[in-house]
Amino acid sequence: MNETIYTLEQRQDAFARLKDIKTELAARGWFPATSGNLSVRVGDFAPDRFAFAITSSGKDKSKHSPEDYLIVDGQGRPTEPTKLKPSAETLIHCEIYRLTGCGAVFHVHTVFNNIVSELYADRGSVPIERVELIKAFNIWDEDASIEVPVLPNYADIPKIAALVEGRLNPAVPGIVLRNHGIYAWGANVFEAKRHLEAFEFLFEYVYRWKMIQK
Ligand SMILES: CSCCC(=O)C(=O)COP(=O)(O)O
Ligand SMILES: [Zn+2]
Repeated sequence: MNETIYTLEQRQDAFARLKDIKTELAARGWFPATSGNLSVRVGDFAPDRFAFAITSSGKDKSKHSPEDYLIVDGQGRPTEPTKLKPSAETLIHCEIYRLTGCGAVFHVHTVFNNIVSELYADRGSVPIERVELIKAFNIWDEDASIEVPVLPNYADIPKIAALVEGRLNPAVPGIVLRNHGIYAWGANVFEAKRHLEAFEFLFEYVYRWKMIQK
């Protein structure tokens, strides 16, 4: 990126919003063992030209430090000279922004998202049927059903990122990596958080419902 496409104020605002959401999600225990990463877009969006603030790699997300966030471009490269490393999973965020034009992407590892991804790995998606909270995704049909894509958890992140375009369903703002965690996104922090909370509720429902069917 040759030219900065965000202002200093937008940069600081994005870092502040990441700090707030990180604090909230950490309080739920959604970042065990330094897992998880969060990003918020800064400035305008075009599929070939955008930037976002993202968590630095390997940090304890329940703590705060001046080294928690940096800005990267649409290819995941830092836009400013820095010794910080962006999240190891930055390229997945890049693909989600490029394909959806969204404003925020949140990734967490939880026991329920891991278990349901494993339960439905062979199917390739987690089915969720007739639960009211599907409406959190702005799907208002009575008795709606959705399928949340499950992608393989390759060690090679670019290999996962390359699969995102073929699996992402624009009506369903989330993808799950098998036995790894969920990426949920939205137009802004408020919507991405609502989507993430809905997925986690629904995954717990799917798991518990399956257990009582046995
Ligand atoms: C210790 S969890 C393994 C890496 C991971 O899946 C994750 O979400 C955190 O990686 P990051 O580089 O964003 O800290
Ligand atoms: Zn992860």
